[in-house]
Amino acid sequence: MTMMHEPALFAVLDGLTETGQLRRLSGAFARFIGSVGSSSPQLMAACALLSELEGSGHSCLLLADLAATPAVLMGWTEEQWQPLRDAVGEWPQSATAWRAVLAGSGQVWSVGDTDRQQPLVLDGERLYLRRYWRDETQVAHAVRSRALTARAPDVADVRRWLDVLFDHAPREGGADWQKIACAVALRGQLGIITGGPGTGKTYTVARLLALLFATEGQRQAGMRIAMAAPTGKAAARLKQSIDQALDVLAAKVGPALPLRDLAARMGAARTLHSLLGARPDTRAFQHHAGNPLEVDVLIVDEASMIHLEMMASLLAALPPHARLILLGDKDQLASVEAGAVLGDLCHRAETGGYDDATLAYVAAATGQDIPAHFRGHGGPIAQQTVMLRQSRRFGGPIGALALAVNAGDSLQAQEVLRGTTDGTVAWVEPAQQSDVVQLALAGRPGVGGGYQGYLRLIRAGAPDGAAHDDWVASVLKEFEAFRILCAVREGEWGVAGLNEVIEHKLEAAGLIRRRGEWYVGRPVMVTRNDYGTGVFNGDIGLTLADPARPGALRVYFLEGEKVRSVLATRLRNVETAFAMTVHKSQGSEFNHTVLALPRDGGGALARELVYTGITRARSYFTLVSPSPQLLQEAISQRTQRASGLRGLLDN
Ligand SMILES: Nc1ncnc2c1ncn2[C@@H]1O[C@H](COP(=O)(O)OP(=O)(O)OP(=O)(O)O)[C@@H](O)[C@H]1O
Repeated sequence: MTMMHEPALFAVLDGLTETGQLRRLSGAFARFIGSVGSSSPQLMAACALLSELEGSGHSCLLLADLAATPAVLMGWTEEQWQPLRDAVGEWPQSATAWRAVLAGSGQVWSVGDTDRQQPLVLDGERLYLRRYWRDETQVAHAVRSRALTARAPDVADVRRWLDVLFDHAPREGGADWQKIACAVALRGQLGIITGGPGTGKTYTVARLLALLFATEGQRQAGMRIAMAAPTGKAAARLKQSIDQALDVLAAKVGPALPLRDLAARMGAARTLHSLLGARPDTRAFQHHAGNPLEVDVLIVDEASMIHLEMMASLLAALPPHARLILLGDKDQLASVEAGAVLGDLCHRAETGGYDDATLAYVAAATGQDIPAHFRGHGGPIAQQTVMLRQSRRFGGPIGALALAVNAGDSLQAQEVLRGTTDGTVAWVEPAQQSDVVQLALAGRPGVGGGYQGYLRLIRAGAPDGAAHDDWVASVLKEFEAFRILCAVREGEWGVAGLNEVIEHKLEAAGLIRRRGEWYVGRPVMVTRNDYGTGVFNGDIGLTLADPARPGALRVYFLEGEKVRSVLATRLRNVETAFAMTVHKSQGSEFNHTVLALPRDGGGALARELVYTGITRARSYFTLVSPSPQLLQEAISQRTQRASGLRGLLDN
């Protein structure tokens, strides 16, 4: 049925696509929904906006926002908003009114009514694409039932072992949260350990593994432990840190606990894609509820990067008896894809919300009293979540800056940036693009960095007698010491613009010699999983001459301490990586990190982005911004992702 308003509405949607306010997909989706049933202008507008929001990470559209502040919801000005408003005609003024309009459409399933597999789902006052609704509901159900499945460890045994494993652990804020995290994770099928960089998440989980092994694993011959992370780099780091921590523990605990047996049981850490058995050209994995993973304990690091669909797949593939331990920093940027699962799971982590049963168990199992202000009724997930609060590695100005940004205190952040005299942090403002390029070339005076170091190593070649792989590993490590991070992809402050200028300047300085797209020294980031060559989205490699084939180029990747290479011409989905997005930098750290804030961030600038950028810096951090106000604006902006997960978890 075609109605009078349609041409006007479509013309407006087309116009919004042309100005870049809407993706082409969003307009097309609205048309599609209109073509399969009634096409009220309200429904079609809601569809276009829902699709747009899902493209920017939201899992649903909140009807209350749609009714009251639609322009704010979309990040548009009132002027940008008005044409759509006019084309729709009557705009429902409350969530209830929107619900009534949408529930009356044949394309929308209202949860509770007969399900006819409609493409859209209305759950309370949230509108979803069916896929996201299904994922969100499954995640909520799976984590709740895991959190509610209590095991009954022998508390005396737990306490005895915790005292062995954490002999000199300091008490943080009145409680030793690391010990508490171990005890809490041990009593359920789910344990969530969150905390900023260096708060000891890996240190704690290594002790948790030892505790599991001590209290259960020795009886349960062949306890199968798997480790995974969203990216290959994060997985390799996790494995390395846990191996090291277990080594130290083994020496400490001695024959009382054969921890070397435990270490031997754990294979390599894998990416989530590889753990679940990703298959080319399909979103489905080899492992799912019908063919679950063969694990008893699964540890997943960098969980903030896991998007909703991946979390749903992971939970589905985990056998019911297995324990899931999630590690991550809840304050980091969420995944590019829809969902902010770790943030949602940890939304009570700051305040605790521990109930009487948890308090009693923690007291018995650790000998610790959780301070009174962490008591409450946070629901089942909160009982299995512990936030580590004291950073052991991340003190000094970088830590202070991260803390100020996280707390939304832009005055304090500016004070740290301007008042630090030891060079660990610096602020270049008002800056031009050339300032970023200068940093790329030569780093910061007195601090170093820049890309000359690894390029010089390449030029010098492998020292006589050195193994080629060792030399390549040293070049890759030198490259990993410095990075430029951007908030956006496009424009002069974006990844694309900066990479181009940096390449040009490095060539002008005689540091690289370009021969078309590929050249010796070109750093690349893989942008799509490629099962043929075994490289995955986010992997970073360096292009070097192939020692076996004169004239040929290979791209080398570091996996833990091992070097792997692929012929450059076989890599199709890669981009130059002198500059990369903050998003893609998650799970990595660089000795000197430069964060370039764009003049026009188009909504990308937010507190989580700045925090994530700062916490990528190990020793030195440089902020570059065209104006000082940008920092303040970014810090005051929070990334709020609409989702129903928090509500589902609390119910
Ligand atoms: N209770 C503790 N006592 C002594 N050292 C500790 C303790 N907790 C952590 N550390 C040390 O602090 C450093 C940081 O710990 P760890 O790597 O576990 O932190 P993390 O939270 O996993 O960091 P990231 O987010 O960077 O992965 C390590 O060197 C670790 O050995």
